[in-house]
Amino acid sequence: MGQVNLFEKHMRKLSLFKGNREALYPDYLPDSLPHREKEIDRLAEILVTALEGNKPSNVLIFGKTGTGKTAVVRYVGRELKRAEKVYAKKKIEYIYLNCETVDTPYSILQNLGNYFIEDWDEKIPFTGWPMDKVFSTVKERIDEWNGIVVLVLDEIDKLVAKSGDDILYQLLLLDSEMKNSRLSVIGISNELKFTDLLDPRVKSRLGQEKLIFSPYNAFQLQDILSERVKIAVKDDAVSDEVISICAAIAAQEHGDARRAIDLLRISIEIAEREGAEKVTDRHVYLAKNKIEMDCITEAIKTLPLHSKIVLLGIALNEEAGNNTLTTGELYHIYSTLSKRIGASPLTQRRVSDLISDMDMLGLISTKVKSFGRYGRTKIIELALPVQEVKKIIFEDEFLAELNEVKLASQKKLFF
Ligand SMILES: Nc1ncnc2c1ncn2[C@@H]1O[C@H](COP(=O)(O)OP(=O)(O)OP(=O)(O)O)[C@@H](O)[C@H]1O
Repeated sequence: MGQVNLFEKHMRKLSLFKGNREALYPDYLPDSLPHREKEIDRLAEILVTALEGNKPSNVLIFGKTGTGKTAVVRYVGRELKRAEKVYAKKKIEYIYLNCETVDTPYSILQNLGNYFIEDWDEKIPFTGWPMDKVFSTVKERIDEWNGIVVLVLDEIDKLVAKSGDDILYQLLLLDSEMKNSRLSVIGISNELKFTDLLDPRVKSRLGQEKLIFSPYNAFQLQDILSERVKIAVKDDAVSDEVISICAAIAAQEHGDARRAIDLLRISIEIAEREGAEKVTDRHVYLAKNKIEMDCITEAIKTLPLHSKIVLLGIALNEEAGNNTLTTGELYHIYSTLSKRIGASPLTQRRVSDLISDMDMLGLISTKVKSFGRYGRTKIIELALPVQEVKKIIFEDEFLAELNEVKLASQKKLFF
């Protein structure tokens, strides 16, 4: 027998994807966006002004996550740049910034300005300049360039929540103070209500045009998935039935196209790993489970320390084989564990809040159960298997020393 290479067992026996696996990743921008024709057309109608050499109206786009806001804006931007070559009376720059990463007034202006500064020595540094110097440099450079700038601020609500609306006011001012160039802003937000946080003048000037994207229904998601499947997956590997299950699941969960696409891709990957020739509904349910588990794992990792201690208390109780746990007992376990790592325990009331928060996040479930004349008590259970939960909790260096702690059936802690 020849020596088996480490990678051989991991090699896919059968790939269900055609060459273009990227078509099932969220960043892929397809050539058409089914069920967003109206929104695309409306945005093009607004932005055509840029081709005529004038400033388009500012636009605010609202819609829940995965409703195609970013995809539509990127799509229209791509088309605008194509049209620029043929029709534009002035130069056009279409700039996309995501305010989740570019999240301060300084960095917005710095990123914007540096598009118009070619010489590396003259670029605006990441930090250090006074704001008025950044503002005047950006204004000067864009004005010298002499064209129309369309600035997309994705997740603009996060920017405003973090830094207020001053930067939006500055961008509007920048536009009004330039002589040769113009600047339009397209803001994208998941939150309809974020404009309540804006100064009325900023609000009315920024929201000259508003577009609202509604969630997709199951039929629309089917069309979106079918298009992607044609590009990315081998013929017959994914049936219409599988597509409709993925679409139905994602439609139930807020009509999110990203969720539908992820679900389908993970189903295909699971089928591939099994060596299956086709994706079946079983693969879709396994994928659904995997995504839910991954979400829970991620949520546990990012919990504050004291919530993790409470969660560990619940895990130890389950591990000891106890099938009930009252909030009072849990508080006792929690306090002991906290003291053990040198943290002062929170009040019982705060801990009750932490338990409710974790219940809401779906990390635990709490049920009130009646025990006849013994009264009622709360049963607290984990959403993931105990060992999984413990593994994630002990990744936290502050809690690693509790690794050996066990709970006896009488809910007494043993170290
Ligand atoms: N109509 C559509 N046709 C094809 N793909 C789509 C369509 N709508 C959305 N998608 C795809 O779904 C994924 C999510 O879409 P997108 O990022 O545009 O959503 P979003 O509304 O900007 O969400 P978020 O607010 O979370 O950023 C992307 O991969 C996108 O290409």
